[in-house]
Amino acid sequence: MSELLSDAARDVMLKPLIDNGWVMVPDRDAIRKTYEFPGFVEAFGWMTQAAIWAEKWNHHPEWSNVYGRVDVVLTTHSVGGLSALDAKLARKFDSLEGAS
Ligand SMILES: C[C@H](O)[C@H](O)[C@H]1CNC2=NC(N)=NC(=O)C2=N1
Repeated sequence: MSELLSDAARDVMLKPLIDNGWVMVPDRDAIRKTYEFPGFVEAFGWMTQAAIWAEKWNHHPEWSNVYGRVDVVLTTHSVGGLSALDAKLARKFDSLEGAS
């Protein structure tokens, strides 16, 4: 069962993500990042890898894709805000081939 991140956990878990291009979404307890790829094939290839991890961990992004751009928002719907699963998925997404 997920729970909302405590203030202390936010300092530890969100700081490295913010340093790596994630930003807080205004008026929501969520983080977002835009990934840029050379084109659609690379973007969709990254999304395919990301989708496999999301399904494996039963934690799914809100995302959209336009050609080589993928906009990702992470939050935990069941708790109404950020949980450790969002940080874990964000780290995984950043580690996938082609992500910058
Ligand atoms: C039934 C299923 O386990 C839930 O709906 C899962 C699926 N994926 C999810 N993803 C996210 N981001 N938040 C959730 O609360 C969530 N819940």
